[in-house]
Amino acid sequence: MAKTYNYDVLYIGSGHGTFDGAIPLAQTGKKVGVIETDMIGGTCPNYGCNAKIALDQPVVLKRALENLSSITANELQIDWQQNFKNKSRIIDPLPAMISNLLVKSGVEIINGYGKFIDKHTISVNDDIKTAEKIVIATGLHPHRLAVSGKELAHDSRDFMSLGQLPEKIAIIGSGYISMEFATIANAAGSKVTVLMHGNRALRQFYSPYVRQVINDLEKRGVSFIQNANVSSFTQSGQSQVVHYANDHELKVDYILDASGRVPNVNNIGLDEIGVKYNENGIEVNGFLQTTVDNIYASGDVIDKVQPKLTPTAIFESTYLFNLFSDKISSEIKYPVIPSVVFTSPRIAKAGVEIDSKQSKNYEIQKNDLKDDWYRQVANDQLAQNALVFDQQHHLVGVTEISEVAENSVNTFLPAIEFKFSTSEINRLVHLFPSISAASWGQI
Ligand SMILES: Cc1cc2nc3c(=O)[nH]c(=O)nc-3n(C[C@H](O)[C@H](O)[C@H](O)COP(=O)(O)OP(=O)(O)OC[C@H]3O[C@@H](n4cnc5c(N)ncnc54)[C@H](O)[C@@H]3O)c2cc1C
Ligand SMILES: NC(=O)c1ccc[n+]([C@@H]2O[C@H](COP(=O)([O-])OP(=O)(O)OC[C@H]3O[C@@H](n4cnc5c(N)ncnc54)[C@H](O)[C@@H]3O)[C@@H](O)[C@H]2O)c1
Repeated sequence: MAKTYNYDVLYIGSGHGTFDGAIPLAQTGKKVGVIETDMIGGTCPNYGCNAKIALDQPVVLKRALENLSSITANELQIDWQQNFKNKSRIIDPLPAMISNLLVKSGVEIINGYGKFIDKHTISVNDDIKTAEKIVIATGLHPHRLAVSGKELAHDSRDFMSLGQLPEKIAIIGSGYISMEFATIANAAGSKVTVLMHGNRALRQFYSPYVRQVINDLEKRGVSFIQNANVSSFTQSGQSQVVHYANDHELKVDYILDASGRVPNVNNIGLDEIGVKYNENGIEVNGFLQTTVDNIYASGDVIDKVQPKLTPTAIFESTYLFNLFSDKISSEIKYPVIPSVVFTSPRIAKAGVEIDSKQSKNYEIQKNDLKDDWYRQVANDQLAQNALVFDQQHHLVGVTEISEVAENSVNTFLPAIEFKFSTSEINRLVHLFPSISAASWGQI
């Protein structure tokens, strides 16, 4: 007789790596459980994408007004307390909203920390839960610099809980979080210093565009210290001191450690049951199956080449839903996954990169978008893109720097993913005037 379990599928973690798939799966009648030790919905809604973009909104407005300063009056000031309250108004209801969606679909939420006992059994606090299949979707946690005084530093989640904006902020690292938070804090009136690990910020993006973002932030008063080699943090009265580069000191009111994020693979019993992982995450095959056959992984916790972003996590959890409900039986085939850094201007990209090996034999078309009449309406000061075409003139990649780069790049995704021909592109009619019409005018 077949063994019976509490659940058909049990997920550890409740972020996008889980809920986008767990909801439709439960709706098919499967018995689904979700274990969560912290906030329902995980990083993105609560202390990642959504929370950050809410805090960023007045920065967008400030830049838009600045670009039109010749026809508007007065500089826009950001009231941080109100900005924080507005973010809370939008974000605080999300865990209840997502819980409601889960429960209404028939998912059972189990609050607590999940740890494997064997390949079908998880302990949650003092309880035991069994499942035929288990999905590990535990995400990442902030990396903390291993220096003396490290407890004086904060992470991005702490920053987004600040009701008062510190006057002087030191940000360690120059990746996504550093550059986005430097943009927001600078626009809201903080004196920001970015302490770089090497000499390249935002390694994931086209360096001439990154250089322009840095130049712009420098003009606005953000300082960048290359090869900072941070050695310790100390307390000095009400302030903290960052010690770096052989005896240099920087006195600030807040230290944000943005030195990366690491997979949540420890203390969940993976070694005991034989699930293999490494410093980049859990090893999976083309079915997102781990080295133990009934255990899968989804979202940021996977060791993968795709960017660890929300759209990737959604695609994976949806793939697992389709696999578990027998709608598909093939390996996961990732689509083009776009990415964007929400600086001001933004840098967004999708598909083949301009400076990649793959683009060597391709045609690269660089456009100065400022010259486009529609972009002149907003008077964007930094607006350029680079389109990559293959030998058949299919668009295979795009990178853009502009205030609206995320929307512009989104509009190109169907052409890249489905390899639209020139005649197919010519059949498309866009709303006019609109940014997407302006973007497609370049092809
Ligand atoms: C500051 C910041 C800004 C970001 N901005 C963007 C953006 O603009 N766009 C974008 O696409 N991506 C962004 N990201 C990345 C995005 O948030 C992640 O890619 C996404 O949340 C991954 O979802 P996930 O489900 O894999 O992991 P998570 O959302 O991190 O969910 C994992 C969950 O597992 C829980 N958990 C861990 N261990 C256990 C355990 N043992 N038992 C029970 N529960 C456990 C955690 O509490 C967490 O809730 C941002 C990230 C950060 C930190
Ligand atoms: N817009 C978005 O989509 C967005 C925004 C924020 C975060 N995220 C996601 O979250 C992840 C984490 O973001 P992040 O900014 O923490 O990581 P990151 O990998 O983008 O940047 C980490 C930075 O820390 C530096 N660093 C590494 N080791 C260091 C050390 N020992 N000392 C000093 N600096 C060091 C790196 O050089 C790099 O500049 C991203 O990779 C991305 O997946 C996405």
